[in-house]
Order: sequence, then C-alpha cells, then structure tokens
Amino acid sequence: MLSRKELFKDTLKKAAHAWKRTVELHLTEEEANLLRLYIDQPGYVDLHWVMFVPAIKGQGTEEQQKKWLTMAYKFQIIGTYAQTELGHGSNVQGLETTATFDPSTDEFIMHSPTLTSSKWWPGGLGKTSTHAVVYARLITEGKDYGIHGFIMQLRSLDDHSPLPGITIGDIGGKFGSGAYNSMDNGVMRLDHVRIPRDQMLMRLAQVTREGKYVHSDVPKQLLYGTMVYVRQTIVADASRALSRAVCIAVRYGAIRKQFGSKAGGPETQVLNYKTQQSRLFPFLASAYAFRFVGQWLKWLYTDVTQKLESKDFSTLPEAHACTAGLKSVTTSATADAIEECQKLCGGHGYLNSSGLPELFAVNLPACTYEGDNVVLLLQVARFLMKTVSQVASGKQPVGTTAYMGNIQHLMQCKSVVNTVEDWLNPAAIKEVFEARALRMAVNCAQNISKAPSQEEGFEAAVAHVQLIIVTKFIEKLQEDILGHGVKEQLQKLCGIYALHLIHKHLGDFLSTGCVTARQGSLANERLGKLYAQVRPNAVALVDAFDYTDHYLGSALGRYDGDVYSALYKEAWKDPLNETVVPDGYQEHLRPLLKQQLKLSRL
Ligand SMILES: CCCCCCCC/C=C\C/C=C/C(=O)SCCNC(=O)CCNC(=O)[C@H](O)C(C)(C)COP(=O)(O)OP(=O)(O)OC[C@H]1O[C@@H](n2cnc3c(N)ncnc32)[C@H](O)[C@@H]1OP(=O)(O)O
Ligand SMILES: Cc1cc2nc3c(=O)[nH]c(=O)nc-3n(C[C@H](O)[C@H](O)[C@H](O)COP(=O)(O)OP(=O)(O)OC[C@H]3O[C@@H](n4cnc5c(N)ncnc54)[C@H](O)[C@@H]3O)c2cc1C
Repeated sequence: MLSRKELFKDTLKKAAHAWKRTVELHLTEEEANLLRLYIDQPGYVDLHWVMFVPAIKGQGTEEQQKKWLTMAYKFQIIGTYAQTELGHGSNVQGLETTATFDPSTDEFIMHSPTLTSSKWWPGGLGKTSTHAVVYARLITEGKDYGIHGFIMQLRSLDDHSPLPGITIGDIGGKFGSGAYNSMDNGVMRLDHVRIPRDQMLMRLAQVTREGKYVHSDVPKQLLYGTMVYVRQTIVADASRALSRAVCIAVRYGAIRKQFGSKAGGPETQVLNYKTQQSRLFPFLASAYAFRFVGQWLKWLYTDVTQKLESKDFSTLPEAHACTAGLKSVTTSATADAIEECQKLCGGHGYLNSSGLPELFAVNLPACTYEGDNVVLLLQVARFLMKTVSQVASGKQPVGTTAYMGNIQHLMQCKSVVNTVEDWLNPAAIKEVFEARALRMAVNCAQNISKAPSQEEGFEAAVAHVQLIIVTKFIEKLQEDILGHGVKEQLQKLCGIYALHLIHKHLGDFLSTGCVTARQGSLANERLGKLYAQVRPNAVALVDAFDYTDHYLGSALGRYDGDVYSALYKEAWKDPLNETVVPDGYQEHLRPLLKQQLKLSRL
C-alpha cells in the first residue's frame, strides 16, 4: 500500500539497518547475503554486492581491487553495474557509450553520443549509487577497441548531487504495485566526463600512458564474467521463489474444499482432484529439482573460478553454457509456475493477501535481466553446435556434454521401457533424455549446415538443459540422504520431474524416435500413479522448505491452515475500509444517485 516514494525510502531504511546489524554482529559475507535475502525487497544493495563488487574482483587488477574494494566493503561508496543502454541490452557489442583516451591529460573522456546510448536500467543508479562500473567502447589512438569496464564516480560523497557532466534519474514505475518498484533502476547521460586512466578495469587489457592498447593473457570473455556469477545465483533464487509459490498452493489446496459431498458428507479437498495434482505436483518436483541443480551449479562456478585463478580457462565455455541455460530454463519455468499457482488457488489466489501476485511480479523480470532467456538459450545452442562438430572430428566431450561422446549408441538406441514400472528406472529415464538431447543437437547441426541461421537450436538447448536438471536430480539421489523415508519421497519427485517433461515434450521424444507412442502413454500412466503416491506427503514436502509465515507473506499459505480468518482480517486492513462511506461519495456518487432518483420520479 506504500506509494513509490514511501516504498523507496523504506528500502533505504531497511538496507541501512541491515548494514548496521551486519557490522554489529560481525556477519560474514555469506551471512550478510542471507540477511539481504530475507529482507526480500529488491534494492540498491543487491547491485552493490552482487554485481559491482564481483565486477571489480573479476576485471580489476590487484591494485584496483585493493583501492576500490576496500571502500566498497565498508560501504564508503555504493556501486552499480551500468551496462545496458536505452538502445541495446542483449547485444553488448552494440553499446554506444564511448571512453576516449586523451594522452594529453592521461584521462578517459566518458560520453553518451546519442539518446540511445543513455545508460538505462542499472539498479540503484537512479537515486542511490555513488559509483558504477560503466561499460563503454574504448577508443585510443583513433581506434575503437570495443567494450570495456570503467569505474566512475557519479555523485558527490558530500551532498549526493550528480558530478558535473552527469545527468541521472530513475526510469519510472515498473510492473506491479510493489515488486521491483523498491529499486531505483536508473537512466544516465554523460557529457564528456573525464576520469583518470587508472579507472579503466585493467585485468583484461590495459591502455599505457602513451595510449597504446595492450591485451593481457586472459580471454576477453572474462568481460562477461560478472554475468556468469550472477546467473548462477539466479538459479537458486528461482528455486526459492518456486518453492514459496508451491508451498502456498499445496497448503491451501489441503484446506480448500469444493464439491464431492454425497449425502451431507465432507466436501473434497481440492488437492485431491487429479487435475489439481497434475498441474501442481510437477511444480513441487521442479522446486526440488531446481534446488539440487542450483547447488551443483554453485559447485561448478566455484570450480571454474579456482581454475581461472590458476590461468586454466578451459572450462569457461561450459560454465557460460550451464549458467546461461539453467538461468533461462529455471526462471521461465518459475514465472509460469507462479502464475499457474495463482489459478490453482482460484479467486483467492488473485488477492494480494495470497502473496502470489507480488511473488510473480518480483520474479518475472528474472526472465529478462542478466540476459533475455531466449538470447541465453541461443548461446547454449551455439555451444552445443561447437561440441557436435568437435565430436564429429573425434574429440571426446567432457562435463555436461560427456554424453555426446556416446554418439554411436545414443543416435540409434531404443528405449528399454516395456511396462509402467520400467519408468521407475533412473537409467532408462536418463537414456531417453540423453538420446533426445543429442539427436536434436545433431539434427540442428545438420540443418544449420544446409541453411545457417542464428536462431536454430533453441529447442535443442532446452532439451540439453533439461537433461542436466534430470541428471543432477538422479545423482543427488545416489548420495546419502538423512531422514526416514525422505529418499523414497525424493525418488518419486524425481520421477515426476522427468516424466512430466516427457509428457510435455512428447513431440520431441516421438519425432526423434527416442520413445514410442506406447512408451509415452506408459509414462503418463506412471505419472498418474506417482501423483497419487506423493499426495499424502505433499504438505510435508512443502513444510520441509521451512519458511516462516512472515517470509511466505500469504494468507493462503499459513502453516496453521487458518486461511479464512486470515483472509477476512487482511481485507479489513485495506485503506478503502478505513472509512465506511468512501472518499468521493459526496463529489461523485451522491449527486449521481440523487439525479437518477429525481429522473425516476419525473
Ligand atoms: C541476495 C539477493 C540476491 C539478489 C540477486 C539480484 C540479481 C540482480 C538483479 C538484477 C540485476 C540485473 C542486472 C543486469 O541485467 S546486467 C546486464 C545483463 N546483460 C546481459 O546479460 C546481456 C546479455 N548478452 C550477453 O550476455 C552477450 O552479449 C551475448 C552472450 C548475447 C553475446 O553475444 P555475441 O555478440 O554473439 O557475442 P560476443 O561476440 O560478444 O562473444 C562471443 C563469445 O563469447 C562467449 N561468451 C558470451 N558470453 C559469455 C560469458 N558470460 N562467459 C563466457 N563466455 C561468454 C560466447 O560463447 C562466444 O564464444 P565463442 O563461441 O567461443 O566465440
Ligand atoms: C528489472 C530489471 C533490472 C535490470 N537491471 C540491470 C542492471 O542492473 N544493469 C544493467 O546493465 N542492465 C539491467 N537490466 C537490463 C537487462 O539486462 C536487459 O533488459 C536484458 O539484458 C535484455 O536486453 P534488452 O532489454 O535489450 O532486450 P532485447 O534484446 O531488446 O529483447 C527484446 C526481444 O527481442 C528478442 N531478441 C533479442 N535478440 C535476439 C536474438 N539474437 N535472437 C532472437 N531473439 C532475440 C528477445 O528474446 C526479446 O523477446 C535490467 C532489466 C530489468 C528488467
């Protein structure tokens, strides 16, 4: 119910308080991240910690890191990540802001030459950030060397006013009433603003005092390293958001009753309807699947970072493909699922007090930020096409594409499934997912060789990413899992996750010859049985997420199930209910009613 200004001020207040507690309690970086997570309100601090600091860590020299990170860690400066412009977001190489080296003063001149070169979207830029990593085309000795990162001070550290030559503001209200409106996404124009040469982030390349451009020995793709890092964290965010929506819908489904009463008996809990289960339980399974793949991705990212530190860049393309693909598939699935959870809760799901509209609005932009989901899947497709061509030339693929090395078998195998029970076998499931992904990638590579097109391979990329998620779920179940019966429940969810994908993408599985129509219908039969088996534990499986009522913020998802009292109480809190007779009655409603009454008497 807060206005945009109040909401923004509230964000500033919460962030300042969180920082105070972080210092008082000597929280570690990881603990401080958790604190921000539970504040659960997008704000400038996200950009500071999740993008500004990592960009300096990844692209700054040791000396630059020492200088800037010391201030950033103490919040003496607040930073953002200013990459996207009004005219270009996905196409990073198309950015127009210029950084022209002036050897006479040893400075870069930062400039926005066109309207479309205005920086547009960076979080915290609008009203808060004092500094930014700004991406601009580096021009020296008359030559354009493409996009590089520069640290710029934007606002005075005394009175917060923009520095000379910098025009800066907020880009305006966004989708939903609360949601991302707590963030001051900003616009910025630069008018020949001078910064010292040593504010170019120089780990990837340097400009010498004389203006010579010098490459360092790290690959230029490290310029995109911050995005790899953030995409990895977004997978965990997606899993969390999905599990919140599912928790609300499952708990409410156990409370809500409609129909089914014969002779005055109790009505049916809506969660018992098979149509409800077939819509909701795949989301429950996906919430677990995304959590496990998110944990694995964090491991992969840590591993690649360690390798990069010792100058081993070999796993960077795979890390890029995995983070891009998983960010894309998990955030798209999550946004769709939250929307569906609203429908699963019927009319009450549409109320703000259900918590679902806010959850949807705040997670929807994850499909766009840190890379539009389609654009990112096309990057995965590009990686797959390269891998297929390497396999064709006899190179053994590794990591998540290792299955492609089994090309002889996977291109012609037939699924071993013959009965409904055979679909319980993880090896049988994995084989059909591998065969589908490989065959789609090979088909795509063949099509591209006939008619090259950038956009081919989107579906093959989806198939590959889904294979990764299924595989990581299966691998998780090979670990020791504590708790009586927990592993059995997770096995059922793993089955649901995989089989619902076969059901959803049956066209792919049939057209690539990975399963027959009969096997497809056996998979559906198995899925129905799994839904029935999961039903008795569905509430426990969402309770296991261990969310407090406060964090869930939903009248429908309350732990105690006292849904109707909560809805009733929430309704009375609405500002419209502050007066019995509404504002506007005297001006608009009363005259209308009186006039109509008069007319009716004529
Ligand atoms: C606790 C609270 C948590 C809060 C969490 C908050 C999250 C933050 C929320 C919001 C903030 C949002 C921030 C942003 O949105 S920042 C802006 C993000 N922008 C993008 O993601 C732009 C998307 N575009 C791109 O990534 C790229 O430009 C591209 C991949 C589309 C490039 O395409 P193209 O022009 O074809 O490529 P290039 O010539 O530039 O490079 C090709 C080469 O490089 C490889 N490559 C591309 N990206 C990467 C990468 N990230 N890492 C490694 N390698 C990469 C690519 O594969 C090519 O390699 P090649 O085939 O070998 O040539
Ligand atoms: C809430 C929010 C916060 C953000 N925060 C930041 C930030 O802090 N810093 C920052 O720098 N940026 C930020 N951004 C910007 C964000 O990164 C970009 O919006 C995003 O990368 C998408 O780029 P775009 O807007 O140019 O979309 P476009 O690329 O213009 O996309 C428009 C449409 O074209 C399609 N398309 C584009 N290219 C292709 C292609 N090659 N093939 C097929 N289809 C294509 C897309 O799929 C999409 O449907 C933020 C955005 C949002 C929404």
